[in-house]
Amino acid sequence: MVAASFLPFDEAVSALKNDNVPFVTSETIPLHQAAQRIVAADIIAPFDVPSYDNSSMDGYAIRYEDVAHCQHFELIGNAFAGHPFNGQWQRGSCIRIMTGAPVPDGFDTVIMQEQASEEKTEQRSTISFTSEIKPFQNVRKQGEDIQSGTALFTQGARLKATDIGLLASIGIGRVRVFEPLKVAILSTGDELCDPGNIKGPNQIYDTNRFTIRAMLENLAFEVIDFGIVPDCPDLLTQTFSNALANADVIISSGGVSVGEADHTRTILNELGNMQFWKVAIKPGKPFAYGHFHSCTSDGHPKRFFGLPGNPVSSVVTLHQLALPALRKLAGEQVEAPQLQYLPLASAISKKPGRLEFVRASIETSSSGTQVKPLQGQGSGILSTFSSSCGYIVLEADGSNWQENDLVPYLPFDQALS
Ligand SMILES: Nc1nc2c(c(=O)[nH]1)N[C@H]1C(S)=C(S)[C@@H](COP(=O)(O)OP(=O)(O)OC[C@H]3O[C@@H](n4cnc5c(N)ncnc54)[C@H](O)[C@@H]3O)O[C@H]1N2
Ligand code: MOO
Repeated sequence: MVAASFLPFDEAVSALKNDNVPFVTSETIPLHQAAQRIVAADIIAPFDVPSYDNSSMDGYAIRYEDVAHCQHFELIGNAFAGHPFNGQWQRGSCIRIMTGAPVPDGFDTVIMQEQASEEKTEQRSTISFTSEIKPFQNVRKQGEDIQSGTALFTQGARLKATDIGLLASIGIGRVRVFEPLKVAILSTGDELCDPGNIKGPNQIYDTNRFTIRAMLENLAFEVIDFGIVPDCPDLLTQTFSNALANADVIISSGGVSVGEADHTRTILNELGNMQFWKVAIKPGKPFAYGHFHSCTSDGHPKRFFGLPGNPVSSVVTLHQLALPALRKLAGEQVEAPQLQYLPLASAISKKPGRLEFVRASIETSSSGTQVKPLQGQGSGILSTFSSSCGYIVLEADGSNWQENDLVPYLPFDQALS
């Protein structure tokens, strides 16, 4: 059994969700800088896209009603993308048309040129068609992509790369988005050395700050890096105070457990209040969350997320606990993650008590798709993250799962990409 002082994972998630409201104000930025940013005001399509019927093939535009009466269509003009045909036409006329060109008024069907043959005399050209013609084929209808008045994005949506193109298609050059949340990061520990330097015999390289920074920057947070802070209470207090002067949130890693050099929680209790400490998950149980006395300009207490020092524990707690809260602070409407249910590729067991996040890969064979727990699940083994693509999520109370049992699987998202 897990000690009563451990918060169940779901309760920690709800507490973080309920406690965090958007902190940030909005700004208007050029469209090309808006990928991964959060929309601050609904975006409504001002017109249809496409805004006129146009051809999806290089070929010939006709009127479908003429097909029943006409074997040879008279070629009377051309329509190019950007250069419509505006001439007169009559029954049996056809227009040479290029992909993207407006389908002339009155015309409704396009035949690709590979299904057409041309007969030319000095006076005229006629076109006959070699395949069955379906009404309205090869015409991209006005509004088939976006209809005027549609809410394309509502406040709180995160813009993907393809969304940027969609906004371009309605002529938007600047977008109102929330300002990035300012997040200070720091690593604690006398043993840590920054990569790029020669480490001492009893040192290890600081990996956590680099993973944390990359995950935050993948989601367009503004990261302010306060580096490595030794296990010294005065230096930690000074660094936290500097970070609070510059950021809305502090994320530290290390020093949240029960060791004699674990000062982070003591300092949080001096500069603010612990909201909760210790969650019934593996890895990551000593995760800590708190409020500082220092407030944002709107009077919200600045937030503290204390990640455990073990490299995998810091990733899992950032990903599963801190990030949903940070996204909400940044103005995003956050959806609960969608679990998939997949058969296990090999049996797995654990001690009951903590919900476990097991790094896993997907295996597909002739007998189907299975999810495979990877060897090397220790909380210091970062390399399994590189070969995994999601977590198997093992419920707290369970202990044994057999091959082919259906288990919940959570694919990694853009934070871990
Ligand atoms: N007596 C107990 N000891 C521990 C417990 C416990 O319940 N009772 N919990 C263990 C668990 S679980 C975890 S997780 C760790 C978390 O401890 P801390 O958050 O205090 O982290 P540290 O002690 O500072 O470091 C733990 C481990 O991780 C390495 N580390 C720290 N920072 C980094 C970094 N930036 N980059 C790479 N590696 C880092 C550090 O060297 C340690 O090996 O506590 C257990 N102990
Ligand atoms: O919770 Mo610790 O993160 O199991 O290694």
